[in-house]
Amino acid sequence: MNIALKQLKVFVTVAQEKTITAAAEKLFLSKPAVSMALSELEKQLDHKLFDRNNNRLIINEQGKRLLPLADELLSRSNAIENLFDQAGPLTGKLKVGSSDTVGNQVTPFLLRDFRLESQHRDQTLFISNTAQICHKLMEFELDIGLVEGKVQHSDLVVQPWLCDQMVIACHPQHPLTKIENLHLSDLENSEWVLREIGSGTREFFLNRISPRLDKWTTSFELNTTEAIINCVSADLGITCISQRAITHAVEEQRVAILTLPLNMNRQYWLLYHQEKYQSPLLKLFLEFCQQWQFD
Ligand SMILES: O=S([O-])[O-]
Repeated sequence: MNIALKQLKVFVTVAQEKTITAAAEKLFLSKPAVSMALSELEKQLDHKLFDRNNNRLIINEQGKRLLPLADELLSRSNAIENLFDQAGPLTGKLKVGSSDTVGNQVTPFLLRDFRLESQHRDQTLFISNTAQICHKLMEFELDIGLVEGKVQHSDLVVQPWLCDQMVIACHPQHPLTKIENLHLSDLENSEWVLREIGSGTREFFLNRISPRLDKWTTSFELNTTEAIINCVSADLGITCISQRAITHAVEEQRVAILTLPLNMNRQYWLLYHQEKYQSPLLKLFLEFCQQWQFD
């Protein structure tokens, strides 16, 4: 049997993209070339790797067994290709995924410090919500996730990371700002600006705040933190958000923070696939993240 790296690359890309057309576009190959590479591989292994559903290819159990191994071989071959290109001893690309608050407020500083310490510079940062980051880790599109939503997935290693402080924020002239000794009951009948499904910030509100209110409504649902802040500043509703993310808007007096007698701590999480090949670069980055302090 003679399995080529190109076939493995095609296999991994089809697993991630789910159609031959999308995989062909990503790989700059023709559709017949992708189909042929894949069916050759399936023939050589004597197993189908995908369930076909119309044009969609959904990875099956055999494919799932192959995926971590194929990812490892491609990562090792990438390290060989870059062996003499990079300044330090660390080779390869580091693909980091972060949820919105972490990715905008924390990860850039983490990467800055990692670059300074390791001299490694070939990193990408993909920012989306927690659910999307998990999805991409499951498909081996990312090496590591740093997220704000609690994750439970048997294939992912989930470790507590940094701490965050959540706050409730509103327009500076909102009637709630006039109440002294505010209590949660004062927030009955309030209108909320929330993040989309899959977001850790939304989940915090739904787990920790909304169950303690009898009546509340969603005034707006948006998928970025900055848009949430602007909606609150436009007086479209109140929100529950990370203090890190809203500090600049508080300083600019576009929003105000409501102080409530509530525990608003939350945890960030570090995630990786349990079967992910840990190159020397990834090992070093994981250790770096685990001991890094954000000041
Ligand atoms: O981006 S979040 O809130 O998971």
